[in-house]
Amino acid sequence: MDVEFKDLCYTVSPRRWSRNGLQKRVLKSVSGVFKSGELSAIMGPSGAGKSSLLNAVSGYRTLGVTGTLCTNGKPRDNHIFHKLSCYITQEDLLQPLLTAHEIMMVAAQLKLPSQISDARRLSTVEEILKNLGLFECKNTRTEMLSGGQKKRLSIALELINNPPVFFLDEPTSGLDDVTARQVLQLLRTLARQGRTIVCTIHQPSASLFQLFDHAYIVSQGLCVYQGTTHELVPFLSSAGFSCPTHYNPADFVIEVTDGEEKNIAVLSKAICNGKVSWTQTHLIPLKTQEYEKKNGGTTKQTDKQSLHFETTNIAALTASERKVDSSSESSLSDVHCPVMYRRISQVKNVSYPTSTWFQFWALFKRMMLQTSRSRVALQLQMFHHVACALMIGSVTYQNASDGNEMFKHVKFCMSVILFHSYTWCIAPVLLFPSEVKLMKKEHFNRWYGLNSFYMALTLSKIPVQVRNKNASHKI
Ligand SMILES: Nc1ncnc2c1ncn2[C@@H]1O[C@H](COP(=O)(O)OP(=O)(O)OP(=O)(O)O)[C@@H](O)[C@H]1O
Repeated sequence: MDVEFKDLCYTVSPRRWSRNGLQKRVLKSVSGVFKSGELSAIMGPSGAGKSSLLNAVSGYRTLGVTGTLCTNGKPRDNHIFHKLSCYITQEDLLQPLLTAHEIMMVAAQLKLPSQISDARRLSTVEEILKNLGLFECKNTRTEMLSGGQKKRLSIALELINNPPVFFLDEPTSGLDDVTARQVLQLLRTLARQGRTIVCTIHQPSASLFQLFDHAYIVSQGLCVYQGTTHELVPFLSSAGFSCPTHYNPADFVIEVTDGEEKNIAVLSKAICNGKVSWTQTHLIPLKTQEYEKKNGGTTKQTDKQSLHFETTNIAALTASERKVDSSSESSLSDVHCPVMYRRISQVKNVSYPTSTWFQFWALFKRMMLQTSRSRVALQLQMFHHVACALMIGSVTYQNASDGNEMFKHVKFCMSVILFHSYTWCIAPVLLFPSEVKLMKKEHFNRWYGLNSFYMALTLSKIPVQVRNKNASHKI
């Protein structure tokens, strides 16, 4: 699935209480295309708008975003696109206290249709773990995994339902060069199988940069290059910026564009702010094998003369140049129309692969398993209840032994009721911030709805509350 965007703007509105009431334009009418079968990098200096672009194109951020978004040349239906894409955050948001195999099985329960048998789920999970080199550590708890393993596990979780489009925010951040290379090679393999893989990357080394097929470079919210990675140097030369020999082109382009408004304007104009793409040939995304078969076993090296500045307007590409669309989108109109973004929480008709009750049950089991393994949290809660019981007990000790002292009875009852209702209500509220990032990612990737999550979160705390209350009552 090719993902195209045209005249994409992202504006940040000032907070109501902010003294600086100016709007900030983070993305300034940029256009571009990420093709299937390619590993694409969104690069640029710090604060250039890489994450904002990724979030806007993926739909992870919708507020303040305007422009046209298309998939396979047709206006994008956000409901359908949501089903076909996934977003992997920079942080490795993995459920703590569970093993790699356990979280994969929960993901398989939530992401695969409920009709699928457990045996089939198990075989899918094991196959993915084997393919991603995680089978040996399948019984290791997620917090014990190495950085590279965590990143591969994050990818493995989303691979379960095999979406054709992957968006990854800085997948190599915090990884050493060798591990980063392994992760990018894995993404490249996934792209070669026909997927569209888009990731932001800050400043890759020359060897990592070569692993990408396509680069989209932004600076100060403008597109300064779009095209194949190995054509970046010729493009820069054509615009008057000669990259020294043996210099990393990725470093060079960032040096040229970092804060240099004049250079940014020249490059952005040369690439029409992303409306054109600098390529060797019409790079038609194909699986490696097919591509290599067609080119006699090796990747075809096009000679210098065939290089040309492809001035095709992305929005005007003919339908034949694009891959055949999936049946689900065939009903959409061919007319390009502005996408009306909506907040994800406002999208009413999001459908999930499983029913609300099925989601609730899978999440409830996962949370119960985590609770039972979280000994420190259990001990802390127990301590809290015992300490409160002692405090209330000492304040009211031998008060109101006489039945005439009704107010003292009332005070005691009120303090006990308040303590119980407060601890009962506050547990999910206190826990929510720690869970919210993970929940946001899983909810965005259509694992489950918010109702089932909140129900499971609240009900999974009951056994602990009851146990602690029994203990404090005894005291
Ligand atoms: N919600 C927001 N409110 C205010 N400013 C924002 C918001 N989102 C993004 N920005 C600003 O937009 C600019 C681009 O941010 P973005 O996170 O996209 O940059 P980046 O290229 O990913 O940077 P880095 O590589 O350092 O992560 C920054 O100056 C940032 O401060």
